[in-house]
Amino acid sequence: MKGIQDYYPDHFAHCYGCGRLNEHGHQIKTFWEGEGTLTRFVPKEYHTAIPGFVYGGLLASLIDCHGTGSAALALAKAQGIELSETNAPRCVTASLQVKYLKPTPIGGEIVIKGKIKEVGARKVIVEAELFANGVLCVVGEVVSVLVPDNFGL
Ligand SMILES: CCCCCCCCCCCCCCCC(=O)SCCNC(=O)CCNC(=O)[C@H](O)C(C)(C)COP(=O)(O)OP(=O)(O)OC[C@H]1O[C@@H](n2cnc3c(N)ncnc32)[C@H](O)[C@@H]1OP(=O)(O)O
Repeated sequence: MKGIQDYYPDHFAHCYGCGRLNEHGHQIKTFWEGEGTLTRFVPKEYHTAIPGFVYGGLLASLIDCHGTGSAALALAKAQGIELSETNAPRCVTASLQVKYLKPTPIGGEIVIKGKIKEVGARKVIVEAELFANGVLCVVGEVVSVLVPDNFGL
């Protein structure tokens, strides 16, 4: 099954967290699940913070790209865009907030669930909950903005 990231235009598909064309990156995939969004990821042993637990920077990165992916899904839905080939809207992160509630164990699948809190013409706010073995370990909020034509200039 394709994630929203499979529909990004090629020149927007190199992100370390979610770019399908970045062979060194995490290549996460984000989908609708009911009214919410879903991303799954299995950390490797080398993603260690304290032995046995996942590095927090990786968890922030997963929430970041889950947020931009969820934002793209929400914008596509709000704007009536039928996803095909590489026509997905592309967002960048304006703000990322992360709270680590519990250490996140390595050794299983991480599930990130997203809730679309606000959708505007360009800005989307997504709340994220990150679970390991069914236990809520991290929560976050991502403000994403549709990439402006003059991005980085
Ligand atoms: C030919 C090939 C060329 C390719 C070339 C492009 C490549 C594109 C690749 C993308 C790849 C993605 C990668 C994935 C995720 C990352 O990792 S992205 C990397 C980290 N993020 C960044 O580098 C973003 C840096 N920041 C920026 O570029 C600009 O500040 C932004 C975020 C685009 C916003 O600038 P802007 O479009 O001028 O926004 P602006 O109109 O002022 O505000 C729009 C709305 O956002 C809100 N907002 C703006 N900033 C913030 C903020 N920091 N906090 C909260 N709200 C904010 C505003 O209040 C406003 O809200 P509303 O009034 O609509 O309610």
